[in-house]
Amino acid sequence: MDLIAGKSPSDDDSGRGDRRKGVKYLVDMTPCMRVLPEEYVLPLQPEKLISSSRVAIPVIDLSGLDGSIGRRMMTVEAIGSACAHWGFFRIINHGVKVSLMEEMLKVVDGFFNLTAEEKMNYASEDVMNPVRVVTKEYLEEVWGLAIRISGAISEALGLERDYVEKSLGEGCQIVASNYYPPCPEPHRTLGLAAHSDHGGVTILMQNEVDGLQVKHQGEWVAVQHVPGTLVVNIGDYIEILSNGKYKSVEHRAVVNAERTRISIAVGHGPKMTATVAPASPLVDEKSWVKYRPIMYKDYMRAQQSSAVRGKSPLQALMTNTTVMK
Ligand SMILES: O=C(O)CCC(=O)C(=O)O
Ligand SMILES: [Fe+2]
Repeated sequence: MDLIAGKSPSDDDSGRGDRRKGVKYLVDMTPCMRVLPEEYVLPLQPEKLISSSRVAIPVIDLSGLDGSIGRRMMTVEAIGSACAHWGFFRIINHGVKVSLMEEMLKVVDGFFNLTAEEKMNYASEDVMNPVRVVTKEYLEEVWGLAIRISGAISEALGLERDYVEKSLGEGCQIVASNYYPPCPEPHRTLGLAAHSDHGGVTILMQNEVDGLQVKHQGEWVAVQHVPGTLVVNIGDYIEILSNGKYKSVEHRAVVNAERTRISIAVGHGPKMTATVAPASPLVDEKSWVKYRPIMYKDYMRAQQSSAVRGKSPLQALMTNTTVMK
C-alpha cells in the first residue's frame, strides 16, 4: 500500500480562507509572529503533567517474539500487560531499518515543504480519499510489524495467534503525517488535541523533537523520543474486539517555540465495510457484550467528525444495559 494522508495539525478543514492551507502556511506567511491567532487558542487542560523521567511507557524487545517458546510467552505477556495498563509501548529490535525510517521522515518533510499551492493538489475534506506521495517500503515493513504485534495481542487475549490478523482481513492502512511548526505561544494551544486512534495497532515514528503525551491514570505523561525505536498504541478497534479488556488510550501532541516536530502515525484497521464487534470467544455468560457492533467506515466517520475528539465516539457504542451474546 502506498497511501499517505497528509494533514497539518490544528487544521479544521472548514474551508475558511487560508486555514485549509495549514499551520505551516500560516507560519511561513507570518515569520515574525509573536502572538498565537485567537482561533488556535485552546482552553487550558486541567490535568497534571507527569514528567517522563519519573514514569515512562513500557519498553518491549520485539525480538522476543521470534525467540524460544518461553521467551515468546514472556514477550506476549509483556505486550498484554502494556496494552492493559498503558495502551502504549515502545518497541526496540523491531527490525525496521533506521535508514528507512529516516527516509520516510525526509519524504514527509519534503511534502510539507512543497508550496501551499502544490499541497492543495492533494488536499481533501474526506479522510477516506487516499493521497499517493510516498514509496511503499516503509509502509510494507510497518504493516508486517503491525501483524506480528497483532499476533501477540491475540495470544495475550487468549485467542488464536491469527485472530486479529484474520479479523483485519485485507485491512486498511492509514498514514497520518503530522507537521508541527514552532509556535509563538505553545502553552496556549495543542498540536493535536486529545484523541484515541480508531484502528487496531498504530505505529508511530517521529523526528528528534518531543511532543507526544499519553494519558495514564488521569494524568498526562510526556513520552520522550528514543532514536531508532517506534511507539505502538492500540486503537478503538482493539478496545472493541477485546470487549474492553484493553483500552485505547487518549494521547495528544504539544508544540514548542523553537523547533519543528514531525510525526508519522500509521494505523492498521480492517477494511471499511467490516463490522467491528467484540470477539465472540471473549464473550460468555460472565462477560457481557460491552460495545454495539458498527461498520468500520461508519465508526471512522463518526470519529473524524466529532469536534471534541477524546473518546466520545467509542463511548457512544458502549452498552449500558447488559446484552447477551
Ligand atoms: O504527533 C504525535 O506524536 C501523535 C500523532 C497522533 O496521535 C496521530 O496522528 O494520531
Ligand atoms: Fe493518534
